[in-house]
Amino acid sequence: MGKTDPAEAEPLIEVAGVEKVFTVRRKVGRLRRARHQVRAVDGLTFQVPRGEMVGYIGPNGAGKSTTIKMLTGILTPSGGRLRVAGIDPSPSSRLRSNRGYPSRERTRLARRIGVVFGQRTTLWWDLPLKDSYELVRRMYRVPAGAFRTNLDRCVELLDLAPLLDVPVRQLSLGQRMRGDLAAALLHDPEVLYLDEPTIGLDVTSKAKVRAFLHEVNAERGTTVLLTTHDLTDIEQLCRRVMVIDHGRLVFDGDLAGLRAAADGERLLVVDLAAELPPIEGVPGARTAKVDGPRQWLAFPAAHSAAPLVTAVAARYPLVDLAVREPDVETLIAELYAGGGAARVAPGGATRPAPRDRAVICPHD
Ligand SMILES: Nc1ncnc2c1ncn2[C@@H]1O[C@H](COP(=O)(O)OP(=O)(O)OP(=O)(O)O)[C@@H](O)[C@H]1O
Repeated sequence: MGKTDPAEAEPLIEVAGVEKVFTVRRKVGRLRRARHQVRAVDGLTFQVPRGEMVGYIGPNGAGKSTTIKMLTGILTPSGGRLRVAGIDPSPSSRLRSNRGYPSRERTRLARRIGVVFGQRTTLWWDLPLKDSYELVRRMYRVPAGAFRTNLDRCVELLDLAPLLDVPVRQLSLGQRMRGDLAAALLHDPEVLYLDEPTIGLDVTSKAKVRAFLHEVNAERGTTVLLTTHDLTDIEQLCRRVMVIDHGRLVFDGDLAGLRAAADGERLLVVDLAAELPPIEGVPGARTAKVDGPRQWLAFPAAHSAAPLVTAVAARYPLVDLAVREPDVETLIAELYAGGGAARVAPGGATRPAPRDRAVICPHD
């Protein structure tokens, strides 16, 4: 598949005023149960152009997985309009096959999307990895030539050759995730939904997964919607980040804009050659913590760490360093604490503010 110029393309994913309400039964008193409604997604509107890689972040229970499940057709929205590659992922029951099989629309959509849920596998537990891929080939009716090319590329980029004969249940979490990523791409989908693809992975596995996603997006022009709690995923992969909270979009822009809106801090962690008094005289930074030869310097999240590193290295015996991002929950708490003027939401519609706040779109 050739790379498409995102500028020329119409939105591949369109979400307009989408809602999802779950009805749950909760215990009231000792014996009674009452129906209760959970508004998981609440008037969500956004568009993703073809070829874009977008981070989709928010605190636990914000509505991220529910959004992805609606975009894949696993869940039907309670209201609003969804289109993926021009297809409604959840056509009305009138269009579904009366024998319970997916409608032709859903089959058509399944051929154009790939999904990876970090906490679950789509691979066959007892089969060697390569047999799972063969089953995927048959399910999606991938032509032999395309299958070979896609598999060879995934095996190369994800370092899968030593794992192809290993049953999935014997794979480590990181190996299984690489296996799942390959399985999701064998039928050459235009859109890839990733729900926490780096969760629980060690640093090396995370780096492999990120490098692979970067390559797939650049090489094939695959559109990627990525949910994660790891801001480094966003920093390394996505030029755009959408923040959802209580089912509503509260930010849509780049990571620098999010940091600026949140008005929070990042940490430069430095390992010195010896235990020294707190670092002083580094403009724009304050020493937040000292533990032996390791010191933590807090600096405004929207600023670059480079001048700090230069200033520290010029005056102190620097051995190692790392930049720590705040976690998603902290960033969003800071986003609320930081204030912000009412803006117009993506798509042009003025929307009510979540918890008295409006969508912050730095690029509007
Ligand atoms: N099948 C369901 N039935 C009832 N409530 C549900 C169901 N699925 C999700 N919810 C509720 O909807 C809200 C959004 O859940 P969702 O799983 O989409 O959040 P999330 O942003 O993906 O969270 P996390 O980061 O923890 O995975 C939560 O309050 C959750 O409890």
